[in-house]
Amino acid sequence: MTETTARPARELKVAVIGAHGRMGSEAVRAVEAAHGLSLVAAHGSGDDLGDLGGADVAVELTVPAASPGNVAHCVARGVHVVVGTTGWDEARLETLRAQVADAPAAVTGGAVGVLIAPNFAVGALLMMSFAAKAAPFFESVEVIELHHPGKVDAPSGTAARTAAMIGRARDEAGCDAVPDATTHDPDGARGARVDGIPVHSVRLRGLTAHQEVLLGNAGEMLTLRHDSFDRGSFMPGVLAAVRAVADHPGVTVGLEHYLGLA
Ligand SMILES: NC(=O)C1=CN([C@@H]2O[C@H](COP(=O)(O)OP(=O)(O)OC[C@H]3O[C@@H](n4cnc5c(N)ncnc54)[C@H](OP(=O)(O)O)[C@@H]3O)[C@@H](O)[C@H]2O)C=CC1
Ligand SMILES: O=C(O)C1=N[C@H](C(=O)O)C[C@H](O)C1
Repeated sequence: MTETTARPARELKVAVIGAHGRMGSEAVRAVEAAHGLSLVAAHGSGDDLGDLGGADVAVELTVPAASPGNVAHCVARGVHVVVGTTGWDEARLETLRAQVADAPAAVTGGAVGVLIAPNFAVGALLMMSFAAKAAPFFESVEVIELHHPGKVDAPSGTAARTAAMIGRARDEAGCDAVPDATTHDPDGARGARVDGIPVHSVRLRGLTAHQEVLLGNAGEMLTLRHDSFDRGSFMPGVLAAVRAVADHPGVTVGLEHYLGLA
């Protein structure tokens, strides 16, 4: 019998941007502990990103104001990027697609890949997908997102994406607008409207990241709820994205596209 020795693939070199934040520090620990990955840079605010420590892949977990600049820096150097930071509206995505189209070849070979991931938790991805599937079957849909009070953006990226997915599913199915007789709301008590869907943001000490989608018909209600009780819930998704991003050239929105959940 011939004995074969499997040659280990080269370790993937990973930089974390926003490394001292709540998510970034968790991502640093996850990358350090992961088989086949090696942490080559951990950048905080004010650090010069430079050559990102020679990274193949950068994980970007900062703030909406800084994220587009950081991602552009990586793309211009052929470094793949996994982005968890929120605030990626259609205008920002358009600019990013143009930057990626003009980018040099990736340091790993082939074309650069960027993943914009509003949520890395598998349960949240499923909740969003179930909500989009259910939404055309109900007259009313509202999204309630609940987070820790240190969160700087509202509504959450997950809620905005959920509302967009629900809005698209309802448009495609020819649904009417959600019913709402409100004509007087001086304090904005009915929440924000994202793609026609009311979205409500709660900030409460003790919470991490939670979302409910309420779907109503006459005489019935379906509630879909997801809870991230700690940031460890995001790390399997972060690591899966780091390992897969080089195989997905161009800009992808939503980790579900890497996991076969789309
Ligand atoms: N996709 C997902 O599953 C998840 C996404 N998020 C998102 O990730 C982002 C980060 O969240 P969170 O970790 O809680 O936030 P934090 O405020 O804890 O961390 C943000 C970090 O980014 C740093 N920072 C700011 N600007 C820059 C810059 N230009 N370059 C490098 N670092 C910078 C900050 O440093 P300093 O404090 O020195 O300014 C801070 O350490 C948010 O947009 C959040 O919504 C969060 C959880 C899950
Ligand atoms: O800031 C957070 O904490 C989170 N941000 C992301 C969002 O805005 O959707 C993902 C998750 O909800 C946690």
